[in-house]
Amino acid sequence: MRGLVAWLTGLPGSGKTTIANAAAERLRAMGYRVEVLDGDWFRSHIDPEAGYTKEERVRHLVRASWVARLLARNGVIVICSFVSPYRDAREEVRKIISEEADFLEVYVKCPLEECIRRDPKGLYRKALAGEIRHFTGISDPYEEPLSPDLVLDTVNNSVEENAEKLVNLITSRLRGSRAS
Ligand SMILES: Nc1ncnc2c1ncn2[C@@H]1O[C@H](COP(=O)(O)OS(=O)(=O)O)[C@@H](OP(=O)(O)O)[C@H]1O
Ligand SMILES: Nc1ncnc2c1ncn2[C@@H]1O[C@H](COP(=O)(O)OP(=O)(O)O)[C@@H](O)[C@H]1O
Repeated sequence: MRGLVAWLTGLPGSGKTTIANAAAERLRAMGYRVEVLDGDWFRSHIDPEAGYTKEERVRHLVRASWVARLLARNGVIVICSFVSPYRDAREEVRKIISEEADFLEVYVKCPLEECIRRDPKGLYRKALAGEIRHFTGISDPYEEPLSPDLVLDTVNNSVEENAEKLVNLITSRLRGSRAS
């Protein structure tokens, strides 16, 4: 069975990791093989030298795409959660993965003010104090997806509602590609 990659993009604190884990849990309970590739995890275990300039982020995301592609071509459902702030880098990611697996771009949407309010890792506070350079949303850009496969609004919908939407899209896409 050909697998699939759901690529979650959004501001730090928008809810990518939380939704990825909740969706993965649901899919595993349904019997699917699932991996979550999260930016923080990937940076600490696979790409520890990666920084946050555009060039470094693109290199890091290309590496992550190849790992996702290898897993997906072996039938695994891969949920990737990376800030992935640049449109052209996300297009490159899509190109790499689509050669061997289905690809879904998922925009985890949350206004910057709410991300700053949540600030789950205290990084916005530091970035606003000028202590972190190239911080997405504060001193670095975030380019919203123009035509994502799915938008998950994390202000108006709960974690569980968004996880369910993501699971429904993934399973319907898998059914569609098996039928074709
Ligand atoms: N400068 C800067 N900009 C953005 N994010 C930063 C930065 N420094 C550290 N962090 C923390 O690292 C997480 C982003 O890693 P990613 O690999 O997802 O980023 S990227 O896709 O390469 O842009 C991101 O994690 P999430 O909050 O889970 O998105 C941040 O907590
Ligand atoms: N509807 C929601 N969806 C996702 N996260 C939410 C939602 N409402 C509140 N949160 C909270 O927002 C924070 C998002 O953090 P995280 O998932 O690490 O985001 P990201 O991976 O995008 O940086 C968590 O503390 C989570 O509990």
